[in-house]
Order: sequence, then C-alpha cells, then structure tokens
Amino acid sequence: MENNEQEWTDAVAAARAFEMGESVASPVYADKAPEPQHDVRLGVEHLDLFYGDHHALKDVNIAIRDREITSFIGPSGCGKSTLLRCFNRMNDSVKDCRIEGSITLDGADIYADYNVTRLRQRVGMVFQRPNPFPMSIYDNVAYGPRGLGIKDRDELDGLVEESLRRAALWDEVKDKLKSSGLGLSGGQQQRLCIARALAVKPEVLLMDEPTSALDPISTVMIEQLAMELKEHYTLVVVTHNMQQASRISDSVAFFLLGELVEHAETGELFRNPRDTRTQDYLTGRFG
Ligand SMILES: Nc1ncnc2c1ncn2[C@@H]1O[C@H](COP(=O)(O)OP(=O)(O)OP(=O)(O)O)[C@@H](O)[C@H]1O
Repeated sequence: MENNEQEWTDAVAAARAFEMGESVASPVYADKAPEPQHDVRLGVEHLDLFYGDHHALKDVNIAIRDREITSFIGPSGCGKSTLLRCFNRMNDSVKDCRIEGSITLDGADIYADYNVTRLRQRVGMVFQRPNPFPMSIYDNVAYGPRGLGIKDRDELDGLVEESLRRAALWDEVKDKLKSSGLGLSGGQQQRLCIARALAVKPEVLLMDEPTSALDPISTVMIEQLAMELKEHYTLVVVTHNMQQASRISDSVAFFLLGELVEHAETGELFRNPRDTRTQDYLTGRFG
C-alpha cells in the first residue's frame, strides 16, 4: 500500500474509532537519560515489536515527558514511526504485528485492559501528508467531537473555533468555514489536520514527519505551532530533519536498526553524542 493510502486509512480508522465508542542489549545510555523536568507521560519498558519474523523494535526503553517535545531521529526503517504508532495502538490493525513489553500512559498499561477509543481520544496523530477529509473546514474539525456524541451547535461552534485558533488557522479560515478543507494550501491543510486532532481534547499529540511534504514557510509555521502547543500537550515528533529536531525539541532519541541508541537533551545529543553510532549519523557517515 502506498504511504499516503496507509496514512489515509490510519486517519480514517482513528476518526472512526471515535464513532464506536537480534538481540541487542538495553539502551546503553538509558541510565543517563535526561533528568525529568516534567512528569513522565508515556513510559516504554522493554518493548519488542515484531512484524511477522521481522524484529522491528528491540528492547526499547524510553520516558516521554509531559509538556515537552520529544523528537525521534534515525535512518529510514529504524523503527521511529513504528514506535510512534504504538502510542495510540495504530499497529493493532497490522497483520502479524506482535508486541512484548509495556507502554504506559500516565502509569496505565495501554496494551492491557485499555479502551482503545479513549486512548485515541487522549493520544492524537498528525500524519506526514495533510489528509483533510473531503468535507468542509468546519466539518473536518467537528468530526471527532461529533463522533464522541457532541451534537449541541454552540458547543461544536466553540470547539471548532478554539481548535482552529490553537492550530493558528482561525484568522485565515473564519470567513469560509463551509468551504472544502481540500481547497486549502498544503500548510493550511496540515494545520487543519492539527485542529482536527485537537478538537477531541487530546493530551498527547503524535506527529509523523509533519512538515516533510510542506514548503519552508509552512514548515516554520508548523514548528512554531508545535512549540506553542507544548505548553498544553505532550508532543512526540518523528523527523528526518536534523535542524528541525534541534530547533523544536526538548529531547531527542536516536534510533538505529530498531534499537534506541541514545536519548538525551537536545543540545547534549547534538553537541556531545555519547555513542559513536549517534556521532556517525549526525556527521553524515551513514543514513
Ligand atoms: N506494516 C508493516 N509490515 C511489515 N513491516 C513493516 C511495516 N511497517 C514497517 N515495517 C518495517 O519495520 C521497520 C521499521 O519501519 P518504520 O516505518 O517504523 O521505520 P522509520 O524509521 O519510521 O522509517 P522512515 O524514516 O523511512 O519512515 C522497517 O524495516 C519497515 O520495513
């Protein structure tokens, strides 16, 4: 399946969810991970993930802190998106995907007895390519709340406006809320998708290469937006863009071949990587 088809399928699956009610040692530097400034929101312990026989994540341990931006970097195929998708169980629908270990959200194991609809309401996702639904701007944002049973027009109006404001799009679209979301520019569409994710009042926002399909100006807008959003949300961002990771992240995790090699404060990781594999990647020796 093409990537964008997969993303569309995932986005629809997430939205629909609202309607239904080789063996590698532990991360070398796990003990030197950044000192927590904020509470741990997502905790990953001894996570192994297999796609059939393929061991895609290997004994991953990481703590994702609240109201910070954590970026995942690493060469293509190292497992960044796979881990991101575990956080709201988007891999559940992947045939032959199996996980071992635990992921907790505020201490509760999301792979134990956890309501997946509730999980996807608390943990929203923004994909690489903007994927507005083929409906009006208003209906795109109201889609999730309606799926959660909100019917009151004033309440929906309030949620739509608040979400579009938070996504820094309100001023640009307030006079054309009935127009199709597909008529917006790429950067506006991505902000619309962020507004759509915010409308169900999530606590965590996952972003999978959210700017890789955008022009530089739209990229800057999304980066600024992400930095504003972290005041209220926990953000996890997959990016191939090292400058972006260094600009927006509080901490950065470097993955290689399914292993979390190093997780450190952003300045520390870029200035003083502890693992030679991280150094080699950052200096362009591979990847
Ligand atoms: N649905 C799937 N079924 C089988 N294998 C998969 C599936 N999704 C990913 N993989 C494999 O798992 C490994 C990790 O993939 P993943 O997409 O998580 O990597 P990534 O680091 O996000 O890569 P990229 O930067 O290219 O997006 C790769 O070898 C990939 O081919």
